[in-house]
Amino acid sequence: MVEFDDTFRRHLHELFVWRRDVRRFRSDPLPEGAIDRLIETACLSPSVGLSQPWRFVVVDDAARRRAVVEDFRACNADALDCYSGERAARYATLKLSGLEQAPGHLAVFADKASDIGHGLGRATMPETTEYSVVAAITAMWLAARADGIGLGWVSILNPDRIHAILDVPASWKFIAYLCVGYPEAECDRPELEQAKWEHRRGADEFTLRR
Ligand SMILES: Cc1cc2c(cc1C)N(C[C@H](O)[C@H](O)[C@H](O)COP(=O)(O)O)c1[nH]c(=O)[nH]c(=O)c1N2
Repeated sequence: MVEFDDTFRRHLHELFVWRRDVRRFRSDPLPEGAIDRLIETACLSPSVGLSQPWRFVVVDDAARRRAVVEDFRACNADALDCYSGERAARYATLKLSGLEQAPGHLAVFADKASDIGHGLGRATMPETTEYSVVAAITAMWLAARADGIGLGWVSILNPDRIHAILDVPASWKFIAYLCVGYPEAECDRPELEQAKWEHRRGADEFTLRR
């Protein structure tokens, strides 16, 4: 039996407050095994029917990493074209990935064909496979912050292209591309808030009572 005391709860709350999406990384490498340990923690996450549908690809190959950076640049240029005026000008100033600086690249997929879990919980909601993978990424994000490691989620990518670059099985659905490394700075506010793109709103705005 494990009990969590008030001190732990306070620290846990601080972990939620100080977890950040990190786009600016220091160049020093991660300790040996750091990404593997984060993956092990992620595997403790809840998953529909205990299906553990997460699939991780540690991307070390320089040519593949370069191809991902090129895909990001193309997708980000397309994204910029969707805005106009002042919004476009502001979008152009945002730093939306740390792909070129991060020592670690980690792609995360959901295996849509796995039999693990025997389909429990997925019959009416097959998308629970992807939800399970996102739950694992969130756990990894927090565990990384507790280790002083920053994690940045990059979704400004073409999933088909990432699939081809990483040469993974057809049944794997692309969920996330994560940059991993030591952050240049710590902050308790989202970078998009600091850049005046958007601000964090309180729970009241998102809660209905019936
Ligand atoms: C599914 C998904 C996808 C993305 C993100 C997050 C999530 C959950 N975020 C990070 C996002 O901008 C960030 O979480 C919010 O701005 C809030 O900041 P903190 O995470 O609290 O620092 C993100 N950030 C970024 O710079 N480039 C990106 O492509 C993405 N994509």
